Amino acid sequence: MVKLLKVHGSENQFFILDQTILDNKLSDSELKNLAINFCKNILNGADGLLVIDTSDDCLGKMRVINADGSEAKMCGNGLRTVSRYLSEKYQLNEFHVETLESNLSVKKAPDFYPGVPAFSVEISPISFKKTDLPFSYKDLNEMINEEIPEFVPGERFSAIAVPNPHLISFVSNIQHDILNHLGQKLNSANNYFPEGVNISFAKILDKNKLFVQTFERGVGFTNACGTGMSATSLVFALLYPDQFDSNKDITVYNPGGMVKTNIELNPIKELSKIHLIGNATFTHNIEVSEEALHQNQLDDLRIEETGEEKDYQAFVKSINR
Ligand SMILES: N[C@H](CCC[C@H](N)C(=O)O)C(=O)O
Repeated sequence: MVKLLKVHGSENQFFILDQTILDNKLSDSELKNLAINFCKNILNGADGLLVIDTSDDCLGKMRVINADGSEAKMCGNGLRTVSRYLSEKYQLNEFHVETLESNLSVKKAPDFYPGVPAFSVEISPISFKKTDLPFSYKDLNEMINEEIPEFVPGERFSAIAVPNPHLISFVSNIQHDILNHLGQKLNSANNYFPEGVNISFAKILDKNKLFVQTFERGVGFTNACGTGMSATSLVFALLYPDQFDSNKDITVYNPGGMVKTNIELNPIKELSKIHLIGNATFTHNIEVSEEALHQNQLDDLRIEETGEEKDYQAFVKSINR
């Protein structure tokens, strides 16, 4: 039998599959089909499948498969849960995790609340270049606080890759219908973002205090998007210096709860440092035969709750959003 986990970071929910405990690793197409099946049909679904594998240089490797089966370069909320999994598996609290574009430093952070373990993860690399998003809009090589009427008349947008693609707009009110319409439009074929884009609308609540709602590529609305909140925090620090205290973390509220980000600006903006700090909650232990995984047969799972969700919900009650 194979053990999997259902986990979340700020209620951005995932299944974790550790390929290194299998007799025969799943192929890319098996992983894609399994991600679609798990995320649609098991335990009220999830936003993606996080696949752990061996790494030559790091304690482990993380791959990210969205609910629609598309693969992403990075997942901030997911990396916190993968870091906890590896930390407990190897009894280490500080190490690196290999992701598609870089080896990221991660470390255990103080619990966010009794029973709510937390991790701090590096979000990197950072690029604003159109070739790295990718995007194409008129003759822009970078899109930073630009008015783009074709997206939403009267709003300004910034595009940043961390390294998955993000489009960010600071708005006075987050209107879900507008965000949904833009999300569908920019993730459809032949448009401004050929590989799609995660879109975040952000409200500035106070100095170093944001609320972020993201429409995720390959998923749709999620309770939180770690790379989205991280990218938004960097753009916030760049665009609103009078509202950003560089000596303190930024508190980022989201529909699933709250995380912290730490931004270290650099005169060369791509060399700025982003750390995402937040919960890594394991909600369910799942057991299934390896054969069933290869066959994508998920109708005979042994599932038990870990009991951690009640602690996370107590944490959510304790934060005044
Ligand atoms: N949907 C994203 C991947 C998951 C990112 C998000 N869940 C996070 O926590 O960063 C993309 O296609 O780039």
